[in-house]
Amino acid sequence: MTQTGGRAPSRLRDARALLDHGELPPPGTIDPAVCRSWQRCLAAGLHPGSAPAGESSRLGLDGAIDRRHHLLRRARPVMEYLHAHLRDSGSVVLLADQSGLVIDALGDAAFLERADRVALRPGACWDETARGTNAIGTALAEAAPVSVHGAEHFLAPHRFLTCAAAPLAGPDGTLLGVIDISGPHRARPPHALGLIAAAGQMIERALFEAEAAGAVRLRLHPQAEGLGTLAEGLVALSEDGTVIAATPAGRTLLGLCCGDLGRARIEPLLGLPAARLLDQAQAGADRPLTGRTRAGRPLFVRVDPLRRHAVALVPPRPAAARPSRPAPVPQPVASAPEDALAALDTGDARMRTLLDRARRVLGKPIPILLQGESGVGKELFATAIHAAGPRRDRPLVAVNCAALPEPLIEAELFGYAPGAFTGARRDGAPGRIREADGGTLFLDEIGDMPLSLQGRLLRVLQERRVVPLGGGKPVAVDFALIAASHRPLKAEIDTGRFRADLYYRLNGLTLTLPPLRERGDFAALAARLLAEFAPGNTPRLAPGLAVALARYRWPGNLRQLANALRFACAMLDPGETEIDWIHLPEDLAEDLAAPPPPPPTAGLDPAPLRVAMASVIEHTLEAAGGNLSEAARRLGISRNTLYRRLGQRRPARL
Ligand SMILES: Nc1ncnc2c1ncn2[C@@H]1O[C@H](COP(=O)(O)OP(=O)(O)OP(=O)(O)O)[C@@H](O)[C@H]1O
Repeated sequence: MTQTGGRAPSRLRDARALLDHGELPPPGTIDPAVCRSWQRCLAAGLHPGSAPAGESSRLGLDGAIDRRHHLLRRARPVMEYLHAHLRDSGSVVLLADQSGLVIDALGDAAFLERADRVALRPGACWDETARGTNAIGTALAEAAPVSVHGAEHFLAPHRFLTCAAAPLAGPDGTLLGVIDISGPHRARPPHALGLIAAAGQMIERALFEAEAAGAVRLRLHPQAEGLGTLAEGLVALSEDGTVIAATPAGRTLLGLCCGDLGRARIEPLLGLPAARLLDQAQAGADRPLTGRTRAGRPLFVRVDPLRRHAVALVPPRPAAARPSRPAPVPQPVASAPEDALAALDTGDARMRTLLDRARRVLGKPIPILLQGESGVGKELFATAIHAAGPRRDRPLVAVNCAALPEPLIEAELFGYAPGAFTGARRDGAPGRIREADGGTLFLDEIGDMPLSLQGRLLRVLQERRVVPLGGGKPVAVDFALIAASHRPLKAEIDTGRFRADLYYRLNGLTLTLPPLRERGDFAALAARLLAEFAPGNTPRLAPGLAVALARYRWPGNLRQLANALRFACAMLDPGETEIDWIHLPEDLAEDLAAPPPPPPTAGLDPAPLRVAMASVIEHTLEAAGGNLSEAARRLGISRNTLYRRLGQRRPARL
């Protein structure tokens, strides 16, 4: 990390004079990172008087937004938080991709206008070769947080700016982009570099939390007290103890480089057996373990309890009784890349993990429980599991337990003997469970099954025999079982609405499908649906609308998205190829136009940034000798804002 603030302005003036003649200042005159950047700029043939370049086309910007949709989603709440706190300093908060192309901006309207004149806005590329030394481009080139102030900018038109930026790496170590604060150099927010570095860490943690949700996750720090703070390193392990993902802090603590991810084993890095870490994850124990780095330094480790959907690591034993009649022998599934499950992979990391887990139990007697909000695609997922498995040529029998009137469920599921009840068919009915023999039984909305029937279903699942209503001999059945519910069944047990023994019979592998707002593949999903609804002449989303849709909370999930896009396709005039606001269902357009909920959004803990902000204010106040007006001036915020931050009421007179 570099800090340029302490260097005398006269030294910088002298250094600039040399630069104007194509020469570099002597070492130690200016910040080393800035000096290296000037050197790169000169080597690239730039001159301080050169005109800035690097504008992207609308199409290029849309493509970058699509590609970095996942990053945008995780970065937005942090950007909004930074913006809310720096509002009075006249700064803009920018997000750029790994090429330096700005893909999102939030800022003070007056400064945005000024910033626009130097292309500090989405669609402009700020890599060093296009715009000389600047925080975005230099942070990318240095792969470290940097601040670039006033005349440290290489090109003359940028010298009115002060900027700080931090690079953002994904959990697999890939450089994804940069977060930046830029403003007029006279209102330089102190500690901007520390703030932006903390903001960058928050985004990297949010990316990690989202992408490594199903893995065994470790939190590391050299001191036990450091666990749970922004300074801890995060590491994800596969079931065999391989390090598959890590935040930059996690990699540093373990002494790994990006290329080691997916290869390095945790045991020699931490001096702790992988099995012990996995046990700890399954037991949900909170006590930190003490490991040792390869260099022999102690490292405290807290293992996150495994999420429910990660139970596949230790699948329970299959159902006890074997069918008395030989079942059609399930064939091993060729793990063809293009199976029915692969069709559901549109690029979301969490979905990919779930699909992979589902694939591993295909053909095995392990019941699958699908959980997730309404409309996330549980039924579609169940259909794909069946179609990808060895029973694909046998029936898939779906029963919606919420849609059947209670008195009929029993007959529908278990069948009935001839004349079992008034209105019954003369020759009886086999029931849905027997219809699924040899294939897959899909019990949708199982959480809505009346308690009185849950015991009977449990018996069938244990014994794999059905006794029809009204008597008759038990009939052996063999089926793969998939159940689904939007109700969290674990919680339903606590409220007494669901039998615990049935739950444990159903959840051999629980897969919790993510809500649409948490998926990172919005653009791909939307494109796929549009292609489905308008094959041949597939429309695209207008760029502004695409961004608004991607940020929407989608309470109805994929069902709502599919309906909205189907409607929009129908609203297009012949020959029209772009879907815009006017094509949307009215209620959705109204929702989209409503102001966003206040940041930060769910899943992201703003506490570390709040602490960083409080510490910045505290230091500035101290440096200003307790003078609030002076502190506000130095912070580049209004006195009112400072009072708000301090939680004080404004005195009658200053
Ligand atoms: N991967 C997908 N790609 C495209 N469309 C999808 C996808 N998943 C779901 N959908 C759309 O969302 C609709 C709802 O999906 P589905 O019925 O599988 O959800 P669900 O989670 O079972 O909902 P509920 O809990 O309300 O029963 C589908 O009809 C389909 O239009």
